[in-house]
Order: sequence, then C-alpha cells, then structure tokens
Amino acid sequence: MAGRGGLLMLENFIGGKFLPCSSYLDSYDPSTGEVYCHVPNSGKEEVEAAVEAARAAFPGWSSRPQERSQVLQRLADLLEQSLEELAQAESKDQGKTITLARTMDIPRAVHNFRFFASSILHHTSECTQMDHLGCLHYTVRAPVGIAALISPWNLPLYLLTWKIAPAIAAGNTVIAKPSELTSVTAWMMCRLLEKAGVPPGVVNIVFGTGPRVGEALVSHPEVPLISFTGSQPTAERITQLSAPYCKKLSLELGGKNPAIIFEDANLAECIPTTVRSSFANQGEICLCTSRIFVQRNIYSEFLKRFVEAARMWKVGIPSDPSADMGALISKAHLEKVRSYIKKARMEGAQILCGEGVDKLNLPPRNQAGYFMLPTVITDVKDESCCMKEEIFGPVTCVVPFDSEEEVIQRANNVKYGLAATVWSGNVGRVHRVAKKLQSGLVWTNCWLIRELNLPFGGMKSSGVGREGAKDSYEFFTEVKTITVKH
Ligand SMILES: NC(=O)C1=CN([C@@H]2O[C@H](COP(=O)(O)OP(=O)(O)OC[C@H]3O[C@@H](n4cnc5c(N)ncnc54)[C@H](O)[C@@H]3O)[C@@H](O)[C@H]2O)C=CC1
Ligand SMILES: N/C(=C\C=C\C(=O)O)C(=O)O
Repeated sequence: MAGRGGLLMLENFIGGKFLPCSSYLDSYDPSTGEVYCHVPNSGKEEVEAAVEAARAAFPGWSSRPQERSQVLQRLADLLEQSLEELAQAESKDQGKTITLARTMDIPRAVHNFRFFASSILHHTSECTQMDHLGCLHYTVRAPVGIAALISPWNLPLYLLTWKIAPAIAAGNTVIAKPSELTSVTAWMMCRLLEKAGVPPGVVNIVFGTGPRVGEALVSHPEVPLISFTGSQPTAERITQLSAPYCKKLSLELGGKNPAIIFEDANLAECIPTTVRSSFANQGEICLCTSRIFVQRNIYSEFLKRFVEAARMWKVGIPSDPSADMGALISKAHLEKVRSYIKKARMEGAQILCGEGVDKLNLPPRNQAGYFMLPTVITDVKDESCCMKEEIFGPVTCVVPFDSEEEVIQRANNVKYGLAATVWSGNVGRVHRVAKKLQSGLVWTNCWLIRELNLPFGGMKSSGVGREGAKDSYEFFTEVKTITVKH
C-alpha cells in the first residue's frame, strides 16, 4: 500500500483485518540509507485488540487439528507462488542479497509451514500401566492459548514462520511482532492468510518497537507463552517482565561460534565453507563463525588461502545476483561492528583484509548504504572483546592452536554456546571433540545443514529451550497425565 510521499505504508493485521495505526516509524533501505517505508508504531491499544481477536479465535482453531494441517499446506503453497516477490522485498528491506533471499530465506519460510503441517500429524502420546493397582496412565497435549512471537531482523520471514508454523499447527492463536527494522514480508504474508483459510484472529501481527509494543505483549496477563529470538539483553528484559506470570519461555539468543580446523582437514572444502559460515548474510546469523582455531602446522597456509578467498567474496548491492554479501541492517549496527575493528587495532591485532584495508566498490547511489567488506582479524588474544562478544557482522578472528585438549578448552571459554564447526578427516576425533564442546549444535565438515526434526537451540547464554518437530510441539502445548482405574 502506498502512503505518505508515495512510500510503502504498512498496517497492523488484527482479527483478519488490516488496521491503520495512529503513529508510524521510518524504515530504511540499508543499501541507500534512505527511508522507503513506514511501519506502525503500535503500543498497548493494538496489543489489547490483538489479544481480544486471538482469544475469540482460540476455541474454534484449537478444536480442529486436521483442518490446521491443510491450512498450513495451503499457506506454504501460496508463499511459494509468491517466492520471487517475497525475495525481492526481503532483500530490499534487510539488505541481504537477492540470491540468498531466493535460495534460503523464502524457501525456508515455505518449508517451515510444510514441515509443521506434516509433523503435527505424527506425534504420539505416552501410556503406562500399573497392573497391580488396575490403572492405566496416559498423556494428552493441548495448545497453551495465545502465543507471543517476537522475531529479529536478520532472517525476517524465515525466523517468524519458524515460530508461527509450529504455534498454530499445535492449535494456539498467535500475536507476532517482527522486528521494526524488517516488517515488510510479514505484512505481505498477512495478505495470503485469508486465502489459505486461516480464520480471522488466529494470526495477528502488530508492528513496532520492542520497548512499546514488545513489552506490552510480553507483560500481558492473557499471553501465557513467549517465543523470542534476538539479543541476550532483550531476553533478560523479557524474562523479568514475564516472571510475575510464570510464562512459558523459549529464548533463542546469540553465539560466538568457533570453527576448529585440524591439520587433517580437507582445506579445499573447509575454506569456502568457513568463508560462507563467517560472512553469509553479512555475518548476521546467530550461527555464523566468528572464531577460527587452526592447528599450528597448517596455520600459515590456511590463513593465506582463507584471506584470498575472503577477498574474492563480492560485496555488492543487494539486487545484484552475483553479489555474495549485501548491506548491514542499519547505520547504528554498522558503526557497532566497525567499533570492534577499531578496538582490535588498538589492542595490537592485525586486520588482514576488509575494513580499513581494502576499498569498497559501490555505485554512487549506494555510497550512503551500510556496506562493509568481509574482515579477517589475527594476532588477537582470547580475552579480546573480538573473541568474546557477539559482533554479528562480517568479521572473523583466526588464531592458531596446538592440541585437541587445548582447543576444546579455548572454544568453550565464552559465555555463549550455540553452534560450532569441527573440520577433520579423523572420525574418532570428530565424535570426541563434538561431545566435549559446550554447544547446542556441532556441524562437522559442513555448516548450516538443518534437520528440522531435531533440537535447535543454545547452551549457556545462547538461550533457553529448543525448537524442532518434537521440541516446538512440546513448547507450544501443555501436557496432562490422565489416570484411569479399571
Ligand atoms: N538470533 C540472534 O542471535 C540475534 C542476535 N542479535 C544480536 O542482538 C544485537 C542487537 O540487535 P537488536 O535488533 O537490537 O536485537 P533485539 O533483541 O533488540 O531485537 C529482537 C526483537 O526483540 C524486540 N525487542 C527489543 N526490545 C524488546 C523488549 N524490551 N521487549 C520485547 N521485545 C523487544 C525487537 O523489536 C525485535 O523484534 C545484534 O547486534 C546482535 O548481536 C540480533 C538479532 C538476532
Ligand atoms: N535463530 C537464527 C537462525 C536460525 C536458523 C535456523 O533455524 O536454521 C538467527 O540467526 O537468529
């Protein structure tokens, strides 16, 4: 919809209707730094309306499990039919390359609905018997109620649908709040809900900022469950606000993910994959590698080849199909990421390529966009903030190690525990190291191959809870044990 000054103007989606808001936020095109869209600046009033709509829709939706699966399948088909339009919108709104949006973000959003439409039909419940007391016990699961779903800006539709699909498949009604920085594809999806057969009030989307609409949502007494993906400080705030109500929480937070590269690694596969795991989506994926530990006898060779490969990684405007990396999400985020490079320099680290070393080559129209080159830091201490804190940008540190025991200890020596990669041709070592890493996910000789059936999530400060076929089902339902004396 065109609004002020011909710019795109989004509306909230509540009770099956698009509703305007009394105030709006500017949303920027990361590739130019220009405002191109207005996003509702919702607050308590909009949350109240969404809760009312979700409450009214719950009895009907929660009692029709077979229909829910069919509706999710139809929604997947409709999203797939709009793949190109959604990919273009995601790339413009987020700054990611059109190629990534076409091949990863939107296909995964489609798959999220297809996957949960199917998996929801295959859960079993538990049953035990106590013959000596003449009792049979079994469990039943029921949807929890109204779910609050709060998602970040890095993988907008991909992560939002990873929450909406299991929540509504299990029979809940939802109020989703996408990031205020990337709201467009969520709004576009709302246009498909009615056509897919999603009844009004089952999916409500309220747009706006965390402090205004996010807090109103998480502290609402009639919202018993919150699924959040984002930063650790926000997770802490949500935990505080929801504590008085004992809400169910799933928190998917950040990472400081190590790649451990042993001397027997296949470097021909390891180097391009580690460039991708460090810089894909501008390094703005919680699973991205940001600490690379390389066994000392291959360190020099690895570093030379890795820096050469990073320099080949093309930074371009998001609509360029040959670009490997687009723009970062915002000016503030670009400045934050750059500040880490500055700190690394002050600590005496070496910047081998990227920020401050090489030159960006961008068209004049994009000079004010939030671009940055893939940056490789070395000669950096494990205690440096660059090795400890989540930078969430195209920056990776490379350091040598000597022994297996030493590298496990160093890899675990951060507050996060989300994802690790291990590169070695020795199967025994791969299993041994994977078991000892404090990490919710370990990819060996690969990266970001996702099996949605299995648990996804982090240890330590990387989060609370897991998502996946069984885990999301358990989170989005309440279990009850029934005992029958016969
Ligand atoms: N999955 C991940 O690991 C992600 C990590 N991050 C990390 O977080 C840093 C900051 O990024 P932000 O966008 O500021 O993340 P954030 O955690 O503030 O935002 C994530 C979502 O939470 C909402 N939110 C913010 N404050 C809230 C509150 N008080 N109550 C309820 N909802 C709230 C936001 O509006 C957004 O929808 C990044 O630099 C990165 O390090 C960011 C996005 C994803
Ligand atoms: N949660 C994030 C990524 C998840 C990826 C997946 O489920 O495949 C993130 O980057 O925030």
